[in-house]
Amino acid sequence: MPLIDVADLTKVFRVVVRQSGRFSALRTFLSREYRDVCAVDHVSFAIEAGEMVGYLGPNGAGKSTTLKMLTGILAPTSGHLSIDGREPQRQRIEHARRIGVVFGQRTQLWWDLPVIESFELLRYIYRIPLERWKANLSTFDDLLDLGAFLNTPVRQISLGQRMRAELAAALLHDPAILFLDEPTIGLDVIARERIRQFLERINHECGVTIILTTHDLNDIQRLCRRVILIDHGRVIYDGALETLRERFGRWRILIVDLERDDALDDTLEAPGAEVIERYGTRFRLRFDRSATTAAALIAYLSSRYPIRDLAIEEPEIESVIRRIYEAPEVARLHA
Ligand SMILES: Nc1ncnc2c1ncn2[C@@H]1O[C@H](COP(=O)(O)OP(=O)(O)OP(=O)(O)O)[C@@H](O)[C@H]1O
Repeated sequence: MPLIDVADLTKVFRVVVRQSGRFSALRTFLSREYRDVCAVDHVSFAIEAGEMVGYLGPNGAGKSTTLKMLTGILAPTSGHLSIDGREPQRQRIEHARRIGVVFGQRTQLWWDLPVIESFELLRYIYRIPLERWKANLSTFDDLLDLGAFLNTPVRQISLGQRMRAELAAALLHDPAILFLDEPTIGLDVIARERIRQFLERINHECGVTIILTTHDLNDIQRLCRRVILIDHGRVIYDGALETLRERFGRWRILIVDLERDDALDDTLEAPGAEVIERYGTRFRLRFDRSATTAAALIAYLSSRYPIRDLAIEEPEIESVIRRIYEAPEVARLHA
């Protein structure tokens, strides 16, 4: 049985329809018309122990709502949810002992207390044996360099330091699963990298299963072999990041530098490719790799134009994903 087993998970929010026009607030209050918003719509997936999975989607896709159900904060409207053999909402306390949670936008630390005191409170809350707590703290200190700000109140530390403290706080009680919602949001490049290295280690070396949502696709490229994409509350892709690239990354970019542009009347002609940008003698051509090959294109171009240099670009995963969401066939990809 998978560690996390989700079948037809659905969450419907009932929201009040706001009236517009004069006295709208009063009319909204009196009429109480409701509308249902299906934030998570029959989502199913299974995650094995030790996996690190990226849970992606555009704004409002239903990522946070799914995570809230997985962590036991929200009750599902319908569907089946089992984590480590438990139902998160119904067995909240036992469930909380097995999971760690970091919501990048919120803190689980006590704002006015020095960081170390939050860690001590967590020791009592989770009843972590003292020796275990000390050992974990020392490991996290090595990996996250917490020493410099352990005695500083949370409100005075930087965002990067806070995220490091949040991660340590979420893991002090040795959870089997870590849920992360935007763990690198707002951080600079160095701070992001440090968090990524840490997540890699606790996944590889400690076997912690990790599910993370992020808007930073570098996080995903670096950390997750598997991604689940959701849109309008529904899973539209679940599989390897590489396959996602293959399946959606049809386009390639060929950059062509000509010796001089006097050989050209107007634009570069290349069957199966289109010029998408031009700066003087440099052209960016886009081609569909299912329609032609880079070799054929290069052979054609070099027989006609004085070429100085050529380069092929892989499409960025960002643009791959953007295209997924723009594609009309998205609904048909429902996996
Ligand atoms: N408590 C709530 N009451 C009513 N509607 C809600 C509530 N929480 C979320 N929604 C709606 O459910 C949908 C999914 O929201 P959710 O926050 O899960 O998306 P998300 O993928 O996490 O988005 P983002 O990336 O912007 O955080 C949205 O339409 C949102 O407006």
